[in-house]
Amino acid sequence: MIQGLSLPLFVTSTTCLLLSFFFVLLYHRLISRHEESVKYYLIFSIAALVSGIFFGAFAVMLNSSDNLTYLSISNRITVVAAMFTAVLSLHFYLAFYQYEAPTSLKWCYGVCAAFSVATVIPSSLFLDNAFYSTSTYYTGLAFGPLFELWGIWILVLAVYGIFILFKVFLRQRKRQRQTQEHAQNDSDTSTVLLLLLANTIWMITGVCDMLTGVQVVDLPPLTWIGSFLVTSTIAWALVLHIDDLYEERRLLSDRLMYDHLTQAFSRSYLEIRLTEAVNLMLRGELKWLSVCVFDVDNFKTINDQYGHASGDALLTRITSIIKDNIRQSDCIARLGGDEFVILFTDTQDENHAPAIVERIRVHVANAQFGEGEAAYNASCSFGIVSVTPDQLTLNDLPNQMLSSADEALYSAKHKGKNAVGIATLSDLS
Ligand SMILES: Nc1nc2c(ncn2[C@@H]2O[C@H](COP(=O)(O)OP(=O)(O)OP(=O)(O)O)[C@@H](O)[C@H]2O)c(=O)[nH]1
Repeated sequence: MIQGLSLPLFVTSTTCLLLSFFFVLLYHRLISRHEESVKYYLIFSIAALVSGIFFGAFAVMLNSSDNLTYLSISNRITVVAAMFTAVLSLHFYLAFYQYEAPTSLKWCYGVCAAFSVATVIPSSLFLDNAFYSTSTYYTGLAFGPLFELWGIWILVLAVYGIFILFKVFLRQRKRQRQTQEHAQNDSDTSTVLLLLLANTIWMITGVCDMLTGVQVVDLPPLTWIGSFLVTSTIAWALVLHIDDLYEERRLLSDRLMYDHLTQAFSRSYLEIRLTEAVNLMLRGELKWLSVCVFDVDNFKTINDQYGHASGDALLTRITSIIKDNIRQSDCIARLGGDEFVILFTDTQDENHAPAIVERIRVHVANAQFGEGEAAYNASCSFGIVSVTPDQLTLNDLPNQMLSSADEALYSAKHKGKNAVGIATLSDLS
């Protein structure tokens, strides 16, 4: 008959083994596919595996009150596994929160190894091969003074873990005060607080089990509750960490894709889109492709007269005017300074893109920029070139289109600015 008390232990054991399997796969994926330095995923995976063994062995132990061999083996396994779960959690905190793993960690592993050896040798000083009624709820092996020392050792590990987490909490609180990134740090400190709470519960349940062991209190086994809480909280911290990794990637690709000031696309993204458009044309999926280069007229004077911030605002406003006048499938990118490019994909004929650009030119020229006394008008000059599939034989078409549109822009500037210059197809050959 299976002891009812052992059922949650079987469940938590299975959960931990699954967590271990899942995080080792994740670790492998993150280092091989994304080259992330995430050793702590592996440490946690081992910790979850050892925890799973601990819960499983404890469950067997609860069901072995009439079989000394099973009791002896399972009891010894719980002793070793509980100890390594504690030291691996400690190792995890040091790695995850980037604390230099001190030499004391090696000593911790060393002491755990020494106690592990002691469990293998049957000795009344540590664990005897004899029944010992721990409480009315379960039976363990008779133990000696070395076992009490082991109990104190586990407590030392637990206190050390809490100490590290407390230092991490103080460090993050200090950083939070120093930086403006409140949202990010708030979530960081709440995870550490959660870990602190779980570890404290683990320690309290551990002390309760020790008191049960020496028959001071009569309680069912409780350590597993604290231990499982710690394992689940670490798993949760790692899930949040995956969120952070994803967010970092997103910010990085945003930085590569967008111009920070105007939210137009970046030069590198334009190059990708232009090459893509040429490839589409090669496959016969585009009939016309037009590129328009433009810059703000007398931008230097505007900057000098109304200030750099006003110049920045002008660039942002012009970008949004363009966005309002082009299709989502087209693209506006900032090359740098006051120079931009609009890429029109799949226009209907050679007059289509120039007509849209003319509309944009008028829109910008009629708009008012700045505010109140400092309100002013501005204009842009544009250069356009359009190609059809016939021009695809030309070498380095994307760059040729850009330099041709650039020449058309400068001819518009020379003709008095606030104008649209058009490069003819033959200019490209
Ligand atoms: N406000 C602001 N100014 C910038 C930025 N990047 C470049 N500039 C300034 O933009 C000005 C560019 O001027 P140019 O395009 O060379 O000359 P221009 O006065 O526009 O003259 P034309 O092009 O001949 O009409 C320079 O004074 C740069 O310092 C920016 O991000 N913000």
